[in-house]
Amino acid sequence: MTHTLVLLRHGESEWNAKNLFTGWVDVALTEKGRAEAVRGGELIREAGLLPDVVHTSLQRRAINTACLALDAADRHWIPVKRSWRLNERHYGALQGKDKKQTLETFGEEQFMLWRRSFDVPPPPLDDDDEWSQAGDPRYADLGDELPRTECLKDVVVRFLPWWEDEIVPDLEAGHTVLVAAHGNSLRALVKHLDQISDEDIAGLNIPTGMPLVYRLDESMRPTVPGGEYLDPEAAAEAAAAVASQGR
Ligand SMILES: O=C(O)[C@H](O)COP(=O)(O)O
Repeated sequence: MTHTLVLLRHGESEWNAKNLFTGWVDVALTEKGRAEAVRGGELIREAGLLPDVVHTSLQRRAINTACLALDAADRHWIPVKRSWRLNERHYGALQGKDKKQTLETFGEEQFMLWRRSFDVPPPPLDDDDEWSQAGDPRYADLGDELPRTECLKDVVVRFLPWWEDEIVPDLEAGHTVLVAAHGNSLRALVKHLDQISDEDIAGLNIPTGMPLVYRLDESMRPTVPGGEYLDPEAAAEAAAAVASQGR
């Protein structure tokens, strides 16, 4: 018996459209992003992959993508589980900065270290910065755990407890699980599922609004490495666009 897991990165956000590093800043979807979410839900419905439960972050671009996609699949009524552990990577002092300007200022090597290395976080964000999450009531329970910056390794560390304790039990119960999250929180999960090396994960980009389906065996290993995008051509094109951001 296989388990079915559907991953969905949120649709285009207002800051994706402006080419700004976003991280934990809680920006809205654009019209295009909303349409991508609806299309994602239609693809899920057409493939007969009706989710029984959805896991999302605490950020509106993922929450609203889940709502729009599930509505399009007529599954708007299923249970929702939310956690900060599914949030986008905290982008530290880069939050609110233009990706192209950052590349021009710091150069290709530093830009790519911050953006795609496994274990080099950007400089931390000051608590009094306008894009800080210190004092945001939704993170009040985190206390000292509230990140001020994160690398992908940090995201793996905070995502995996949610995977083990919340998502795996839902899969083992026979539920089709939708995870509506973010580019880098999904990269963290895919790294774990496909056991991608710390070096190779740099080359993996997840496009907005494109459902990615994993069938998992008893040991929660993918039966098809890398999973399967429901619209592979569009996903490949959109992933290439993510890869070239800032250029
Ligand atoms: O937080 C962001 O800026 C994006 O959601 C992900 O950005 P990246 O593809 O540059 O890591």
